Amino acid sequence: MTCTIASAPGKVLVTGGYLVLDQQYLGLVFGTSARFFTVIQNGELPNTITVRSPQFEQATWHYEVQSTLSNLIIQSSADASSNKFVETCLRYTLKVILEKVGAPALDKIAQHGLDICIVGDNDFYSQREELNKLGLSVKSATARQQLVPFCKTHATLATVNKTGLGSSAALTTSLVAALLLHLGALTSVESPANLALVHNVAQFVHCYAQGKVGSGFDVSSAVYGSHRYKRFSPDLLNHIMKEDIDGATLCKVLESDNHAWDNQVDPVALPPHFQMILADIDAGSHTPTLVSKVLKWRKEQPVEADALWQELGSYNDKVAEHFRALSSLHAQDHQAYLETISAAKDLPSSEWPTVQGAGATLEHLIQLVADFSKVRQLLQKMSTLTDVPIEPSEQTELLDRCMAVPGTLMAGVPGAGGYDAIFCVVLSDQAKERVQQVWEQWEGCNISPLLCQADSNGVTKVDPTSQSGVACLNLC
Ligand SMILES: Nc1ncnc2c1ncn2[C@@H]1O[C@H](COP(=O)(O)OP(=O)(O)OP(=O)(O)O)[C@@H](O)[C@H]1O
Ligand SMILES: C[C@@](O)(CCOP(=O)(O)O)CC(=O)O
Repeated sequence: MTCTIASAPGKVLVTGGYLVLDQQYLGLVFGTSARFFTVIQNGELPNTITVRSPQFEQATWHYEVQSTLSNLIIQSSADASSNKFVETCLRYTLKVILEKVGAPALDKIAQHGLDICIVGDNDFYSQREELNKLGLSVKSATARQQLVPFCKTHATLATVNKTGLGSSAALTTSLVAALLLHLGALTSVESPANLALVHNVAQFVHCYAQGKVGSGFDVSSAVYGSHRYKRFSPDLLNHIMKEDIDGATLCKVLESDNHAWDNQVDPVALPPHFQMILADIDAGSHTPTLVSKVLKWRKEQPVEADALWQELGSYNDKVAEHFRALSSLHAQDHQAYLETISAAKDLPSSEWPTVQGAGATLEHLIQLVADFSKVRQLLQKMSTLTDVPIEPSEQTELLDRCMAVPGTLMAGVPGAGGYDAIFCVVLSDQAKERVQQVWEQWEGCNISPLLCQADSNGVTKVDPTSQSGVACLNLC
């Protein structure tokens, strides 16, 4: 039996929300240990692709494929629901495959069809229904640990509550990679050229399905994991987002050697002994509304906006520079680095300046706290000026409370902000537990801790006999 599995991570945009929409500013994005998996096997009906998402209700979709040497028609059946991201993935990735490998690549589909199964880590969805069903508290991290992997959401994809980890980008990237691998357009996703092809196709599909060209940081981190991200020129995709785009033109733009792709990926990781923790907030915000209001204000107040964007951009850069410097300090002298972390992890950051015999590591920790606090002040200013709740006052109170916990370095709202989620960066397991206690006891809003961590790995081909391969095959 031929079976292909590809996997891609979720994302947390730590700095660069809104600014990263401009090529001039960089985003700092971390991949997560929470991942999507796409499993492709032979199907049962010739010329038919069946896609299933077993965690959801009404989540089986059928597509009939008609291919000629030069064209490919994908017809979706009248299923109980449709799935724009899946359908767009199939339509355009198969067009690229037909162009690159030729019709024989599609013989597999002609003979047996394809059976595709998609699963996403529990952290992509709020899981409130399953936790309630099991009589477990949504506020406790230990309760979430009791959920079986890829558990049922008791919802449809239209009604499920998502946690902001970028399910559509991780799904798109894992499905694009799995199709390219399964149908012979790629044999691995390790080389820069192969990653670039997966990236370019996934960006196109994601933008097309979304109906607009966004910054693409979410697809970029699903492909490359944690990095500093500079977006691609939107014009690259704007002119090919047409339903009847021909395969040759599409392939020419999306090829890995097309130098018009001007996105930049500069890998970065959390410095050693830093841990990122995340929580889902029950309230939720509609990101497209936040973005359109902020951009409208920026157009109306260009001078004030540019000054704010530049100042915020410079503090965002400083945060990334501290991360890099701290990782180098660890590489140079891990003993001195560890001693500083040990001294800092039991004190609130406000007391770090009192630590005796301070070296470069402590200087960077103190400055990181100061510079990230400036980032938050500027986001609060952006909230006031635009009248958009990017870091709403309720979140400010909660984040300040997290910052008071000994060993906490950063507490902020990821991405577009609002009432969706928060993240903290801490220096020890004890700090993590104490922050989670603050969340559990918080009365302002319902906070549900996620289990995933920052993880720098991007898209991967998964061995079906590995632990995660077997876990998804059991479900599919
Ligand atoms: N497990 C899944 N199986 C199939 N499709 C999925 C799955 N999870 C997400 N999707 C697709 O992604 C869409 C959600 O995309 P949308 O852009 O609304 O969310 P998002 O911005 O990625 O959300 P979040 O960042 O909160 O995860 C769904 O409607 C569906 O098309
Ligand atoms: C506001 C924005 O810069 C980030 C949105 O991030 P998130 O989906 O809230 O994690 C939009 C974008 O970059 O596409």
